Amino acid sequence: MATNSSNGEQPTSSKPPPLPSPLRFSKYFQANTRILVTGGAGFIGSHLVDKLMENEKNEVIVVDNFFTGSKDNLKKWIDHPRFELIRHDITQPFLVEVDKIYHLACPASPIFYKYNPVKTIKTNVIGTLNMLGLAKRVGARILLTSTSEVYGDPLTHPQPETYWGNVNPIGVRSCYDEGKRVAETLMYDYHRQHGIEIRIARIFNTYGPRMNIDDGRVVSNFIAQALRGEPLTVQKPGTQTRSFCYVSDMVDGLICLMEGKNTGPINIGNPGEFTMVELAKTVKELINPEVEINMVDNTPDDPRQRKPDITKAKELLDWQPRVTLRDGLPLMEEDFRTRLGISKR
Ligand SMILES: NC(=O)c1ccc[n+]([C@@H]2O[C@H](COP(=O)([O-])OP(=O)(O)OC[C@H]3O[C@@H](n4cnc5c(N)ncnc54)[C@H](O)[C@@H]3O)[C@@H](O)[C@H]2O)c1
Ligand SMILES: O=C(O)[C@H]1O[C@H](OP(=O)(O)OP(=O)(O)OC[C@H]2O[C@@H](n3ccc(=O)[nH]c3=O)[C@H](O)[C@@H]2O)[C@H](O)[C@@H](O)[C@@H]1O
Repeated sequence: MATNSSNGEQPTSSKPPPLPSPLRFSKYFQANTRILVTGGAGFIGSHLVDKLMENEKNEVIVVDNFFTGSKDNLKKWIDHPRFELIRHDITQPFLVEVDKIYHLACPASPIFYKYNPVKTIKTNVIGTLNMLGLAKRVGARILLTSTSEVYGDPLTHPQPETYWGNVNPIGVRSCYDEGKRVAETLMYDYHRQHGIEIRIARIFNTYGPRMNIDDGRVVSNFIAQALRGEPLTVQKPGTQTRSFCYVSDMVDGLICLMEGKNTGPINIGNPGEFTMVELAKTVKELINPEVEINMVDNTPDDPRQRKPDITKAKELLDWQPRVTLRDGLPLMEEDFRTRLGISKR
């Protein structure tokens, strides 16, 4: 399959990363690993926090402006001695002594990122600059959660990391997909110019418990609709495809990337590919066979196909997803039933 770059490897930096505080090397300094998670009150971020908190050597600091995230997602950690939650908007500078930064803050559902596109692009560009500035100042390693949307409406299928994408620079999705492309550029420029240790994950559609019920993304929409007995809204033509990754697999992939030696970008996703009609039929079969499936209008620039090539993740991170869509949907159904107060008949 044709790709735009010869081997996909980007020139990396030979500069040593900036040094953290001299105290970190002191014999009597007993501190834990301090980890900042931006956007940690959101869907993926809160699951990542749960996993990081399992390690007693980790201290986790979350910054979030609660635009799409919620304190509820982190309620079990409030008042825990190794946990701090800070309300902060990352488009403003933020200074803190940390060793690692998982940089997730950004609305991810198309409905929310299109709601205030100027704010979305500021979050991606100024927010990422602020986090890179912090990484440079304190010598932290930083991981960016980029997206498969950097491939736009892909002309290569499945998408390897070497594919440069087919993105509309002035469309209604550009605040997000072009924003993430600039964020990736900034990561590499800080790496080459200042020696910052970077990691870039290109995440493909992820689903699971704690997604906002009215998040607007397809899996949460279909599950909420099926439980409420409303028709499933398949946006036309319905033949467009996505590949859905369960959130626990995603979190494992992100941690493998952060802890490994590879800068990325690396695709993290589940290659199981479904059309939206197939997804609707599966949700109907598993959750509510009575429900109707309605075809409704789509939004502009909707990518027609998307499936990750995860060869790199398998080889370099020894990671691959384990949870199939049929196993993951019932886990999400259970969470949605609890939150909607709809018990199983
Ligand atoms: N879920 C997916 O399928 C998917 C796919 C590709 C990439 N990603 C990326 O993963 C990350 C997390 O996605 P998610 O699905 O958990 O979304 P989410 O909307 O649930 O979480 C995003 C979090 O960032 C916070 N946030 C947004 N703007 C902020 C700002 N300016 N300052 C501080 N906090 C801010 C929100 O309040 C929220 O808690 C995002 O960067 C997204 O682009 C997600
Ligand atoms: O994984 C990614 O890279 C990106 O995926 C998503 O983008 P998208 O795939 O468009 O997500 P959805 O809004 O869930 O839409 C998926 C498909 O379902 C369709 N859809 C959506 C909602 C709905 O009710 N019905 C429906 O058929 C859409 O037309 C689209 O074809 C979000 O932009 C980001 O979370 C993420 O960065």
